[in-house]
Amino acid sequence: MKSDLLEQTAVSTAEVDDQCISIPSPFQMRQNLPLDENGQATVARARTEIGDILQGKDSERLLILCGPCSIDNVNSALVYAERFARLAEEVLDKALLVMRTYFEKPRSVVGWKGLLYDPMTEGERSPAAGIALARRLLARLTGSGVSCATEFLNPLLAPYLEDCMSYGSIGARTVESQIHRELASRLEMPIGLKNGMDGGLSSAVNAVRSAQSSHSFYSQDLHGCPALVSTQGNNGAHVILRGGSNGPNFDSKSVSNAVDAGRLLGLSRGVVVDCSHGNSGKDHRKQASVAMEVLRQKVAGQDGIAGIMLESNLVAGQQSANAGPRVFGQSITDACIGWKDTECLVRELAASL
Ligand SMILES: O=C[C@H](O)[C@H](O)COP(=O)(O)O
Ligand SMILES: C=C(OP(=O)(O)O)C(=O)O
Repeated sequence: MKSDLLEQTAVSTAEVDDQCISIPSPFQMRQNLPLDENGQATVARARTEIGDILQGKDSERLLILCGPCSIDNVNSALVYAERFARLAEEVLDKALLVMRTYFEKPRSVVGWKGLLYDPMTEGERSPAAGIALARRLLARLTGSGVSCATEFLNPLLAPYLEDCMSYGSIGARTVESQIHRELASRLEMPIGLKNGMDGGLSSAVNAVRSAQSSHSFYSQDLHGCPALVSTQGNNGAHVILRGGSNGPNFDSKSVSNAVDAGRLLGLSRGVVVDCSHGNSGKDHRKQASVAMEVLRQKVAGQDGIAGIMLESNLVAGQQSANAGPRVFGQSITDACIGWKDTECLVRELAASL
């Protein structure tokens, strides 16, 4: 019995060794690709400003999390960011624009898992190159004043990018995971916790409660060594309504239920509405009407709404990642609204506030 076990262990260790590629630690990556002073200031300022919106200290402005479903091409992300920065400046008094820079994608089954895994979209062969590319892009964006948001999916990857992010989310597929709730409680930025895949509110509310709490949990330090981490809890944890298999949840009753649940947890403006995903039935053309309905509720007096999320890219729609030459600036994951429509929508939202 004992020798069998040893034999099996020896075999599996050999397999693991064959299948492992060492990558630099988060500490090394941060040292090699640091944020400059402007970048650090952008991150810090946006974290505070988002926190002020969530706590109701800034009751004037709407948080707008807007950008590609996923970053698959850094050049198109740079072009997008340039336009985004101009728009953000234009609507500054009415809205705080934070760019979606999503480098990991949770898949319903399988598919491209994001730039961190497969930076050239040609197979998962050089993941560390993806991390370095993402950091380079984030250093450029934050250095030029664009604040960034992402979904934190693999907890081991968070330390590679979290210092560049002003806002984070935990997605519908992982919001019930204790490991992700612990991560959310550690992260030093506002974190939106999405409702689960069925569209029910309770998974998000339970996740907010957990993320607000202190935890001790097993993780790694910045050098990649196993570590027991202690957290104080995240007071910027809040709900993102994204709809689900039971239908959308951006109607006034669903929003007010979420606002009330948030208030019981001490959040005065604790709700962000994702206008895409389950709230648009993944039809990008519906995002604008979802956003306008949320705005209507806000203008009618629903002051618990902190913000909205939009999936937007240079070119509207979606294309396959593997079907020949690609359209520059069009999503290879979920369909997005195009830049012209994004600009019109954000201007319209700002004008109505
Ligand atoms: O936001 C992106 C997608 O909705 C998510 O990654 C799931 O995509 P999939 O259902 O195509 O795998
Ligand atoms: C995957 C995402 O969202 P959700 O978790 O709501 O599906 C996303 O926002 O990219």
